[in-house]
Amino acid sequence: MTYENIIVAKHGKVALITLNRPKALNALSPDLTRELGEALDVLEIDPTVAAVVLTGSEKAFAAGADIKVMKDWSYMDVYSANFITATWERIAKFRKPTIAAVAGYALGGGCELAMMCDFIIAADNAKFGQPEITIGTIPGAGGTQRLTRLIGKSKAMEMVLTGRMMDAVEAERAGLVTRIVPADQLISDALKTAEKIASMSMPIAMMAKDAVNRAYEVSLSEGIHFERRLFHSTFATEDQKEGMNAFSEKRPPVFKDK
Ligand SMILES: CC(C)(O)CC(=O)SCCNC(=O)CCNC(=O)[C@H](O)C(C)(C)COP(=O)(O)OP(=O)(O)OC[C@H]1O[C@@H](n2cnc3c(N)ncnc32)[C@H](O)[C@@H]1OP(=O)(O)O
Repeated sequence: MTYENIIVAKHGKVALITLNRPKALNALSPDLTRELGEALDVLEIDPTVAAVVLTGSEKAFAAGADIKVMKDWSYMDVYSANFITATWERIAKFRKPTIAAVAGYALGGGCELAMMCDFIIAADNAKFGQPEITIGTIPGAGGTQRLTRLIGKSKAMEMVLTGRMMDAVEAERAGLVTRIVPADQLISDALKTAEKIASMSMPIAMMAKDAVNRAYEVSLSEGIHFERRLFHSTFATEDQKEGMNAFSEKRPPVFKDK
């Protein structure tokens, strides 16, 4: 499928989605987020895709929701359309592993979109922020919740109340990003990481993702119960047999995603 605001390319079992509105710093217009949702719908059921990398340009991952489009919307416009979570949450609900490869600005909805991915790899020029307060609103796509869980209340509160941006080094120290790489190596590093994940058994990787994500939703005992049930389920797969037999036979496993 072709899209106007995003580019989807396959690299083996990894799909690379590039946000492609460079002149507007990848401002997240309704058309862009609709296309992103449509692409994810296709990729989720594509058995040849095992992981997704989401990226933007070297200057901006995404500078947030499109302010020029939304500035005159009324309460009823945003309420009726359930702006903004409805379409954007699609990536948070995506069942296969996702990596945000962030260079440049990840602001407002851009930061929120990156946080909806499973983890973030940052270029050394990355800048994260929730500047909504500077334009008279607040984060509306999970920023107050996900940022707080990832970096703690003090830092999240300061960023949300002042609109201050965090550079890559601070973001890594705070736990927002998994690691920093030179900007010119961002895509290759993210693809390599995604390919590593894609070399595992896809259903097992999906279960692992599901289990980690559950930690954000339930109590420790419920989470451990959920994890144990999924762990038990892995023994119903051919890939668990293959993985453990391959270990015993001192050979690399050949997973069949079954
Ligand atoms: C999702 C919610 C609900 O949480 C809400 C949001 O996301 S609200 C949006 C939050 N984001 C922001 O407030 C960031 C807005 N952008 C900026 O502050 C600056 O553009 C910058 C600091 C990221 C970069 O500054 P600079 O290098 O000086 O470039 P600009 O000339 O400002 O921008 C270039 C070009 O892009 C357009 N642009 C940038 N961001 C947006 C945006 N969020 N919406 C729409 N358009 C955006 C900017 O207007 C420029 O275009 P032209 O005016 O030159 O055509």
